[in-house]
Amino acid sequence: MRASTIKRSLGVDLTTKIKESRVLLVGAGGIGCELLKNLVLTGFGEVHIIDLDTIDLSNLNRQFLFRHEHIKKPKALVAKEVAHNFQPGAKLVAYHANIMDRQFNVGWFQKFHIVFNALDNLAARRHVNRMCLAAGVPLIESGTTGFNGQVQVITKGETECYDCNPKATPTTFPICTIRTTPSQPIHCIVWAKSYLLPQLFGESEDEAAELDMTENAENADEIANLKKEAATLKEIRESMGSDEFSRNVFKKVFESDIQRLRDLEDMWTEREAPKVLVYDELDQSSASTKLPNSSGDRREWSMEENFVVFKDSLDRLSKRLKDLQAKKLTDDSEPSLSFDKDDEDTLDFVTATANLRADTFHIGITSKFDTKQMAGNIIPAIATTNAMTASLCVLQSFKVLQDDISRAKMVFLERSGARAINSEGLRPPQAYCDVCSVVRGGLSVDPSATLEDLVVGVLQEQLGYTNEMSVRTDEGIVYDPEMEDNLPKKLSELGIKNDSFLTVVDDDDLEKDPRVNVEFWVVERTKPSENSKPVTLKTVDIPRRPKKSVVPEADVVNVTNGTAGNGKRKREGEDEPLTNGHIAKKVAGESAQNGDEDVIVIKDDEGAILIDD
Ligand SMILES: Nc1ncnc2c1ncn2[C@@H]1O[C@H](COP(=O)(O)OP(=O)(O)OP(=O)(O)O)[C@@H](O)[C@H]1O
Ligand SMILES: [Zn+2]
Repeated sequence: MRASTIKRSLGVDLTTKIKESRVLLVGAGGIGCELLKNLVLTGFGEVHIIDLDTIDLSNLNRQFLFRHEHIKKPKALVAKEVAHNFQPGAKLVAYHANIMDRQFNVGWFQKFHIVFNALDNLAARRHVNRMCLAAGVPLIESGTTGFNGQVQVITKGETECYDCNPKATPTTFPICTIRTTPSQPIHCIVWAKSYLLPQLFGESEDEAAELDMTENAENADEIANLKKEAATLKEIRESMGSDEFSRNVFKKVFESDIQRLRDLEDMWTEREAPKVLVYDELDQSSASTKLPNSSGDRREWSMEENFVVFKDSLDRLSKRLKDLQAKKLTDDSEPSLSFDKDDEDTLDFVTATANLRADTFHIGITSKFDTKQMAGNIIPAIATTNAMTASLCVLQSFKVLQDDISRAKMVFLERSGARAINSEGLRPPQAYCDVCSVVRGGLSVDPSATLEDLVVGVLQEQLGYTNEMSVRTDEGIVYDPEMEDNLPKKLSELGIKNDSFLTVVDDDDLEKDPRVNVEFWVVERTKPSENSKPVTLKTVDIPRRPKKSVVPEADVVNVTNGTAGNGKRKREGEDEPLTNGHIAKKVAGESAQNGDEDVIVIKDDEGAILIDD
């Protein structure tokens, strides 16, 4: 767009503010690419772009700044170069890095007038939210899932923050369901992807994230069994590369393990016992079966086809691992292969192995296409939703730049309602939010300062805390009345260094009017200060907590991938929200189901599959 046209439509004042602003864009994926293009074309004078990832083939359909020749290059750097051509006058700075790195500290965030989040995971979103609150920089948070999109303006002390509404934590699968009593295709897919594949090709002791490894009584036996099995699998791994390998794997997981399960007769009084698959039988019946080609991705393969794909993918993966091992140079890490939805070999392995297991347990099988959706936790990203969401971010940023937060909105994009775009006013911060309803302050510390200097010298003597309090870092509690042993330790020994965050919680009995939580960020002095105490702070006035009863409890909101994750909230006395906070995509057709249960797969922010059963 020509500068003169922008000036005419936005006015001289806003155009100048836009030109003079320095903004940060976190994430150069689906929304990020669109947003960067919008920002430079709108005339933003300085845009910093950060992304930790490199470009993948599967990004090209919607991350339009990227082309085939950019595959494997850092997203941030390519996005910067390409967008620069749109507006050579703009200053663009790219970082191929994780926004959660310490180098991006509060002081660094303070350089920006606005931060835009275009992320895909909860942890990074939460982190940026907190940094923006600490730095006092407005944040425009955005996300999409399929046809749904969301934009939220967050400003410290004026609006709700990203964490004001609790997010549901992602569900994991109990090991017993995955290992012994699968009842849906997704259970078999998780088994193939998160258990067997890492056992065969991963660093063998890996604990797969999607399996619930908590050692409670129910799980303890299962974990013991699992360990025994892992030992046997290790032996099998040793035959990798020989013709015997796929036979050994098959015989273990579909013959002997299943036979052992069948022998536990009590388990099968209420449900049908699994059936043993016999290697030699399948080997014979599949003698003339060809490997399905890519046109077969959307249909369910026959058992013979699953069998030949199982063997073939194991051969391909074995060869790759052997090659990696042969190339291994001096570094200590063991070469390994892990699941990637865009890696044909691992996807073939997971599809075929999950289907053979599904057959064993009398469960419907899934096509390679559906398996990819489920194992990759994918909800198709829609370029149009990303584009609309990115433009809504820019429109909201105008209100921020004009200091007109009262007109800024929480905006929702949706397909089901009467209107595609709906909005609601921003709410004030939740009084009980642990993230934004805290007081913040800086602590300046000598390199040799101890916890006692902080707890006694500052918190008790200076701020008047009693002994009933705790001090937490991101790693956990470092002080409470039972941890006096820590007092003589240096702060640095407790992991409290430059740019660390510390939260002080007043644990005094609620009736005594405890203080709200205080979050300090630590600035380490390069050398001890001669004139002041080892730990000093800028005095902060710490208010007392409001009485709990007056604040309505926030709803727990389901988190979906890509979305800002706030969902639309409902509070007492409100009508039904216009959109669903819980956006789910049904990815498995009825034919792929066991009985009439629906499998709902959600790509959530932690990368786990949520299942509604
Ligand atoms: N901690 C982080 N620091 C920097 N960038 C991040 C961080 N976490 C995620 N990102 C980036 O945010 C972007 C989110 O974009 P998007 O949701 O389109 O995901 P994608 O990985 O590009 O696509 P898909 O998940 O569909 O393959 C990604 O490019 C990702 O690398
Ligand atoms: Zn909050």
